[in-house]
Order: sequence, then structure tokens, then C-alpha cells
Amino acid sequence: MTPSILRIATRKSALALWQAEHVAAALRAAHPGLTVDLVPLSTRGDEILDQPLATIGGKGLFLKELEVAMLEGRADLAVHSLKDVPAELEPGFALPAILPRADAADAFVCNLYANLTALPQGARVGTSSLRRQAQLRAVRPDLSLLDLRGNVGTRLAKLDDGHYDAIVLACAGLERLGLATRIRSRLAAPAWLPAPGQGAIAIEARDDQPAVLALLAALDDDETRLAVSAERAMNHALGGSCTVPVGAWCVVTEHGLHLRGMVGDAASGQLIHAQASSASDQANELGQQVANALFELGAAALLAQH
Ligand SMILES: NCc1[nH]cc(CCC(=O)O)c1CC(=O)O
Repeated sequence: MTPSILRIATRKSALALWQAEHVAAALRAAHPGLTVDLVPLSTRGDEILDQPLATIGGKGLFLKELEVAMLEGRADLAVHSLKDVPAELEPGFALPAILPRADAADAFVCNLYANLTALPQGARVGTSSLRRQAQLRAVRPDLSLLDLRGNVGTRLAKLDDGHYDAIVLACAGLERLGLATRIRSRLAAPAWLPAPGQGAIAIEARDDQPAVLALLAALDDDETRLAVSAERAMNHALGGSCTVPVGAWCVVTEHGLHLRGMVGDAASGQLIHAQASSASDQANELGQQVANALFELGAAALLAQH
């Protein structure tokens, strides 16, 4: 039977709440008469904010409590930033909808300098992402890279308080929070690769609830799903862990898919790049192919360090 109400489990950060509200509004628009409520929850990932994410057990951290709420019948769906969703979902769950992608680029955020090249020698740049650290190190080996965690507002406050000369954030998150004016320059493909799935919002639900899945599928965006499928397949083939500096960017054209991939080393700034094209129904194979190309160029040695 088609449900008349859907409850969205969400984290409580400003960005998570914006994304959950965005999905709620889209569901109400797609299904007039449907009631959509938010169920805000705390996750372990939100509580352990003082340690680098790489050391505290990975991305699943942000999903677990939301998945438990769905299993216990307290919520029907969860809304995530796709880049926080592990390459492999927990058994019993599916991603019935991936919403149209926002700007997937990273943002250079800085009060005094317009871009990365303008930063003075030895400037302090904050980011806990090994992918961002590796790419920063590759172009500016002189920079002092410092850990920076917390939600978007906390990170901006630490920049403004003078703890860093610049920080790197996702453009999508800043735009959603009405903070696009903080983007001094974009760090964008092909020179700089985002995280697999960056800029896309994913809906997660139990795979044994067909009536719920059918309602959610109305929000799925074909083109975004193709692109992020290739990116996530590549990440999965590389080992799929968030503690590894991996970048991916897939574009969809009338000719099919084009995927660029990168594996890096945060300590040395060494980067390995590969790219390939495929027909649009070959996203998984394309991801595997680019991962294989990266392995042939020596990715295993970089991945082994993590
Ligand atoms: N790691 C946290 C996270 N997860 C998703 C986003 C931004 C939104 C997105 O990429 O879809 C952010 C913040 C950031 O990286 O600046």
C-alpha cells in the first residue's frame, strides 16, 4: 500500500538539515497529498569532531544511526551527501534516488588571497581530506597543511579566527548554505578532482519497502546516477576506503561517459591520473577500467600506505 507519510532521518548539521528539507520539498512537489516529516538524529561522526576522520573509522560513521532508525521503523528514508556514502552499502539498503548534481568542484576559501597561487610561501591551509592534501601538496609543496574538521560553519569560523590562511571546502555545501560569496576560486576538474559523488545528494531506504522505494524513485536523476556510478565503481575497485586520497570526475555527453580518476599521496604530493570513455550503459565497467589504468601506473604503492 502506498504510504501517506514519509519520515526522513537526517543528521543535525545545517548542511544535513538543508539537504533533508530540500528532499522533503521535492517529495511533496512530486507527490501532492504526501506528508513528509524530518527526524533529526545525532551520529557518531558528528560527535567525534576533534579527530581526523581518517583515523576514526571511516565514512559509515555518518550513516549508522540513520540506518538503525530505518531498521527500527522510526524513519522511512535517510538523506546523505553521496560522497559520505561508502562504496558498498550495508546489506538491506538501497539508494533509490540520486538528485541532480550541484557544483562538484572544491572551493578555495580565504580572506586575504584570491587563489592558491597567490598564497605566500609556507601559508597554513586547513583540510583533513587526504585527497585535498595530496592535490594541494602537488601544486604547492611549500604549504603547511593542517587538520580541520567540524561542520561547514565551524570550519569557516576557524579560518576567520586566524587559525589558517586558507581552507578548502566543497562548493556545493557553501552554495546550499547561502555562503557562495565565501568561494574565492574554484578548484575544478580536470586540474583538480573532487571526491567520488561530490555535489550529489542521495536518498537511502530499506530495500524491502517497495512502496516507499517507488515514491522515492520519482526524484532520481538519470544523468547524475550514471556519472556517480562510474565514479563510485572506480573508488570501489581501488579499495573504496575514505582513508585513501582518491578523486574522480565523470561527465556525461551525447557520446557517453568520460571518467577521470586520481590517486594521490598526501605526504609527498605524488599524483597518478588516468581517464577513459565508455557508452553510457557501461558505468561500472568504465570505473573498473580507470581503476585498472591507475593500478598499472603504480596506484597500489600509494594505496598501500593507507
Ligand atoms: N565531508 C563533509 C561533507 N560532505 C558533503 C559536503 C559538501 C556537499 C557535497 O559535496 O555534496 C561536505 C563538506 C565539505 O566537504 O566541504
